[in-house]
Amino acid sequence: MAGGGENRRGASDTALEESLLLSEETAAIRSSGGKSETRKKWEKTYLDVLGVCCSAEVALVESLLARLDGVRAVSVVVPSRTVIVEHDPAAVSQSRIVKVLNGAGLEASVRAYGSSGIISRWPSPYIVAAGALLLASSFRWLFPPLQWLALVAAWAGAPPMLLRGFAAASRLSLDINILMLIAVVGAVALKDYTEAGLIVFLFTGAEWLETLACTKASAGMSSLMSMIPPKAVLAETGEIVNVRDLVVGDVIMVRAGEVVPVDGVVVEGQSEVDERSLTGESYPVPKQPMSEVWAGTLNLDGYISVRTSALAENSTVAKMEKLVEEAQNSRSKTQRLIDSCAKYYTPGVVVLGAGVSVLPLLLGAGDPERWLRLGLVLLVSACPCALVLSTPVATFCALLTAARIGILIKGGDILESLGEITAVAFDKTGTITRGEFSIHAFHAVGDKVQMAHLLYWISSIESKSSHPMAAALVDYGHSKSIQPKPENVTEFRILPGEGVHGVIHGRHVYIGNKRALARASSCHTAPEETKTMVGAHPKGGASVGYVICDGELVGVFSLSDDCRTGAAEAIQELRTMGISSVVMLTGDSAEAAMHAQEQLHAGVLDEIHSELLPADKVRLVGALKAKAGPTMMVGDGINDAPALAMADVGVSMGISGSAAAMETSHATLMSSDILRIPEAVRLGRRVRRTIAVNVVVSVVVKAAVLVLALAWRPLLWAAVLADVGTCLLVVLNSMLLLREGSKDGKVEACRATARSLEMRRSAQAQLADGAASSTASATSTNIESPAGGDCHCCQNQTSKSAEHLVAIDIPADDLKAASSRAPAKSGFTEEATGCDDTSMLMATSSSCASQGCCSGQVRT
Ligand SMILES: Nc1ncnc2c1ncn2[C@@H]1O[C@H](COP(=O)(O)OP(=O)(O)OP(=O)(O)O)[C@@H](O)[C@H]1O
Ligand SMILES: [Mg+2]
Ligand SMILES: [Zn+2]
Repeated sequence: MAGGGENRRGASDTALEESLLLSEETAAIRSSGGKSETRKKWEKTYLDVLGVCCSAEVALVESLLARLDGVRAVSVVVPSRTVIVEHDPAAVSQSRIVKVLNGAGLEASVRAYGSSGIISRWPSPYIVAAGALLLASSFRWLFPPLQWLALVAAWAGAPPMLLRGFAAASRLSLDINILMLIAVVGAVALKDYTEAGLIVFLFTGAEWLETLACTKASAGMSSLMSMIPPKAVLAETGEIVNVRDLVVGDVIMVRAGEVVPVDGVVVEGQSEVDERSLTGESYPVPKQPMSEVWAGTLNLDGYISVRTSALAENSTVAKMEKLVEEAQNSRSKTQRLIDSCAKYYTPGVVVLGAGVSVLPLLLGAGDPERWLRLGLVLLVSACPCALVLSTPVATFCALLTAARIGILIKGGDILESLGEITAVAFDKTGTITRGEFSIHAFHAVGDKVQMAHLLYWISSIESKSSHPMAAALVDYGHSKSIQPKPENVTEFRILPGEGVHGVIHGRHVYIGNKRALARASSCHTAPEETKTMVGAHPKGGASVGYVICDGELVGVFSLSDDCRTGAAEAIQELRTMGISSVVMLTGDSAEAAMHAQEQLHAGVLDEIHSELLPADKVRLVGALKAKAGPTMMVGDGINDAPALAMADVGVSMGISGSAAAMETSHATLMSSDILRIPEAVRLGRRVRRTIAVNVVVSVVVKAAVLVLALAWRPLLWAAVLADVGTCLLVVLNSMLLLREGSKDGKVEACRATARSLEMRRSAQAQLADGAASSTASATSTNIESPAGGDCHCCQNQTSKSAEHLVAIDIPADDLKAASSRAPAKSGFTEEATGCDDTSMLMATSSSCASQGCCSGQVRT
């Protein structure tokens, strides 16, 4: 077996093995060849458990499974009736788990790999029998003995309730099944057999309907969970292996139509990949050698071989799954409140019910039957089922919708906070702008250092940095045939808000902005000569960088990047949604910040703060919170991480953004589509509305039944119907959240264009990248976008010589004035103007019209 295969057994590569050991047990299994090692191998089993209705059953499921040896963790997702068990299959098998759950009447079954969940679409025989018998008994006016059939109906439908009730009672807990059973017994005692049958039928029937309604939610969840194929094919040997047994560095093959099984980098071949499962956007993304691919994405055409860059359980999609699971288990503020109320409500009403039916009997008050009925109605109404479900089902559905459109939200709480947002702060580089810099000028200062040396130092040091500017500088080096040697760099340090430092061949080199210049050299302002060197670029708004070697300024360069497609529309949309302040916080220069604002004139920012250190961003987010209320911060860099944590909702951009930002943020945009930001806020608002409606409905209906019972007649069946009916209503109302929000046609058209442009741009950049690194002779490193923007049909980012406002904090009025002076152009018309521009960006030969950007067609 060749290299990759040996690695996989891991015996030879101890360093690799060590790093893997850190990350989980599977490494242990691999190093042992999967045999002799006695360490446990945890596996996750997904079960459909139809009997999970209220949160009352959650505790039951947990206590049943916790008793089993070899079960490490249990999580119950009520809305989709899913139980996720992490267990050691050697100690406790799947079938044993199922048996234990079914012993308590929970109707559990293992979800088949890749199945859409919930299996039984048909009502159980118990329900059918109860229904049929009840129907037959309604003919008792023809033949009176038929009334006994109602009693038989109650008897026939009760077994599942009995099992569950018994399981709950044996844990000394009171659940809805017990309450309903008491009501049935009461009805029988009152000789009202129809009522008894009706209670059983309504209760079990409604539960079934609820399950049916949950099928959709459940399907959404499992589609998220089972995107990854279980097997992978090693490229060199063609051997089929378990995805779990792959190690970092293995090369696997992915053929057309297959799903990529692990995160990695393409080493060979070309194809287009649909990343919809991660980003929520379905369109082909071109891949060639050096491109990153992610597990769970679909290889549309062409053959690629991929060098894995993460273990299966550490892949982005696995992390995503984990987050979604955790999010479903985390409780939101509203839910905690409701749960704590329900804790007192149920026993309270049960005691009241018992009192109402027994006390009048003891005191000899008139009509004991009426009191008994009233007590039973109270008992049945004691189930706060609908109220308890009102929040988790809504957040569950919303989380799924969010995940589907490429927004990963780390909990129900955050979803609710999203709906409260009144202020938004954007980072500039990599958030509002693309983070793909192009270098306008690069000069050596003085004659001490040769250009080639300078470039070699810079690209070696910068290849250790993940800053967007670093990538541009490394590319620039490549274009001048300079190969970076990061291994020669020592004492590498990131200076937040300033730049980077490294020692190469004994020389201390600083690369960064004027702060770095001031720190590293004796000059506190840039010498005049450098100003003429980097000059004023015709496009304006460039950032200037300095290279300082051993305390002396040796190089100066200028670079800039452009706003993302859709950034202006996103800001505009936030405004129309009533977000009171939208601000920009950037570590970059004031000129660069103004350059971004000029491109954004359709979406005016209230404030622009530039040249900020990470701590300044935190301070400003704090100030915004105090001034404008709940604040959202959107950012991508390490320098944004503290501010993201400080904000009420911190949103990190993209899977390619910095890991620190993703870690500290409360939500992550899987794609770089900034238009998802207003969408997320809208979703948050919808969730809040849905929850409010759910709570009101469940409280009002219960209250109405009680009032009716007190004022008029205590109808048992009406109480049961109200209980299960509201549960159903709450579920159905929440399911509306599974639909994506109503789409604004214009925004969608724009997004469609943005997608195709963005995609071609990155394809082009990657091609240029690949070319530069493989031949080291390409002349262009960055693809300049024509006319400072994109296809004019959906973008109005034409470059213009706008006024230079270089104050650090610019009052909103000035900005608005500035933008109103800029020629106004309607957002996105359907004219074909300027479409030729796009053709420059196209990696493939497809014509502009086929992109649908000018004809207004939306690609889906
Ligand atoms: N690796 C680097 N190489 C060169 N200059 C750098 C590097 N990192 C940072 N700088 C300089 O420091 C400045 C501040 O960087 P910082 O990361 O705080 O903000 P930014 O990424 O430019 O902007 P934003 O905060 O909007 O994302 C940059 O504008 C740049 O001039
Ligand atoms: Mg940034
Ligand atoms: Zn209930």
